[in-house]
Amino acid sequence: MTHKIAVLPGDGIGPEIVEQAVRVLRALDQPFQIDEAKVGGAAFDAFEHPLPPATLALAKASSAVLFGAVGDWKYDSLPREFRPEQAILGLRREMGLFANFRPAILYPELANASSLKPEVVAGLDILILRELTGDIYFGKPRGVRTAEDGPFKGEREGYDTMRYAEPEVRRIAHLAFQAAMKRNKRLCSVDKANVLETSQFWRDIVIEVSQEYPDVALSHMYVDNAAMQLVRAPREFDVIVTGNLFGDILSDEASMLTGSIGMLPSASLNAAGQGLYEPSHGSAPDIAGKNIANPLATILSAAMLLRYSLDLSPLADRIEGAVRKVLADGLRTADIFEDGTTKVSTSEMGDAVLKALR
Ligand SMILES: NC(=O)c1ccc[n+]([C@@H]2O[C@H](COP(=O)([O-])OP(=O)(O)OC[C@H]3O[C@@H](n4cnc5c(N)ncnc54)[C@H](O)[C@@H]3O)[C@@H](O)[C@H]2O)c1
Ligand SMILES: CC(C)[C@H](C(=O)O)[C@@H](O)C(=O)O
Ligand SMILES: [Mg+2]
Repeated sequence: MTHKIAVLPGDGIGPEIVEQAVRVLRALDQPFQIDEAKVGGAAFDAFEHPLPPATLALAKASSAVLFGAVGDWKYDSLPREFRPEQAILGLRREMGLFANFRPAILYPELANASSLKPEVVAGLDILILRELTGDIYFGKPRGVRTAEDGPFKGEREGYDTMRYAEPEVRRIAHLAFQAAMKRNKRLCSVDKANVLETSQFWRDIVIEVSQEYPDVALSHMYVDNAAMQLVRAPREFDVIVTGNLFGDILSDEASMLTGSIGMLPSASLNAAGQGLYEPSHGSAPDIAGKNIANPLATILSAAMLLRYSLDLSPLADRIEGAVRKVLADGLRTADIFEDGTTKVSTSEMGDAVLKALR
C-alpha cells in the first residue's frame, strides 16, 4: 500500500531539518508517495497566503504530514491572518488535530547537555499531552476594542477568550488516560482552577472521565506549580495532560530538560488517526541557513509519523535506534555539543543517522 506523506518544510531552519528527515524516510525503501508544498512565510512570498488552498488540500489528502517550522521576524508586522504562524494554527484547526503528544525523553548520552543536574534528570521519560484546537488560542471573541467598563473605561484594550467545550475536554482526557495506561499509570492534569472558570470546568470533567480508568492514579496541579516541579523533580511526572496555552509553555520548558529543544519531536492527531508531525521548536531564524540546526527532533517526528499514522512501528524503532547510535557515537550538533564529543553540521547529522539505519 502506498502511503501519501505531505511534506511542508516552511521557513527558517524548516527546509534544512526536513530535508534530513525526508532522506531518512526515503532510505527506508518503502512505497511512500512524498509530496512537498510551501507553507508559512515561504507560501506567503509565493502565493500571498501562509496556508494556500493547495497546501491545505494536500495535507488533508495525505495519511500524514511532516511539518518543519514557520515564522520569521520579517513577517511580524503583517496583519495577523497573513502571518506564517497562521499556517500551523490553520492546519491544526482545519484538520481537527486536537491531540498533541510531546514526549520529553532524556537520552543517557545527553545527560550533561540538560540544563539540570544529571542526578535530577537521568532516565527522564515523560509525555506531555497538549490539547491543540481549543482554549484561548481559538476562543472568540478576541480583538482590540474600547473598554466599556472597569478602571480603564474608554481606553483601548486587547482581549481574547479562554474556553473549552465539554466534548473537547472529554476526548483529550480519554486519550490521556489511555496513554497513561500504556505507561506508568500516572496522570497529572495541569490547570489554573484556583483562578479560572475554564480550568475548574476542565478539572471537573477530567475527574468524571477518571471514573472509567480506575487503574490510573490521577493528580491535579496548578500550572505555576507544574512549571516549578518540572525543573525541581521532573521524573515525578509520567503523563501530563493540559490545555493549549499551558501545554505550549510547559513543553518548551520540558524540552530543555532533554538537552535541547532540537531534540523534542511531536505528533498532532485527529479523531481519524491522521497526524501532523513536527519538531516542538520553531523556525529558529537566528541560525537559519547555516547548516547548524539540530535535525533530530524532526527525524524523531518522522519516526512518530511511521508509528502513529502509518502503523509501521518496526521502522520507527529503526530510526530511533539510529538516533541513539549516533548520540552514542558522540556526534552532536552545536546545541548539544560538549567537550569530548564531535561537533557536526545539520547535514552531517543526517548522513550519520542514514548510516546508522540498520
Ligand atoms: N510550530 C512552529 O512552526 C513554531 C513553533 C515555535 C515557534 N515558531 C516561530 O518560530 C519563530 C522563532 O521563534 P522563537 O525564537 O521563539 O523559537 P524557536 O524555537 O524558533 O527558537 C528558540 C531558540 O532555540 C533555538 N533552536 C530552535 N530549534 C533548534 C534546533 N533544531 N537546533 C538548534 N537550535 C534550535 C533557536 O536557535 C533559538 O535560539 C517565530 O516566528 C515563532 O512564531 C514556530
Ligand atoms: C508557532 C506557534 C503558533 C506554536 C504554538 O503556539 O502552538 C508553537 O509555539 C508550537 O508550540 O507549536
Ligand atoms: Mg510553542
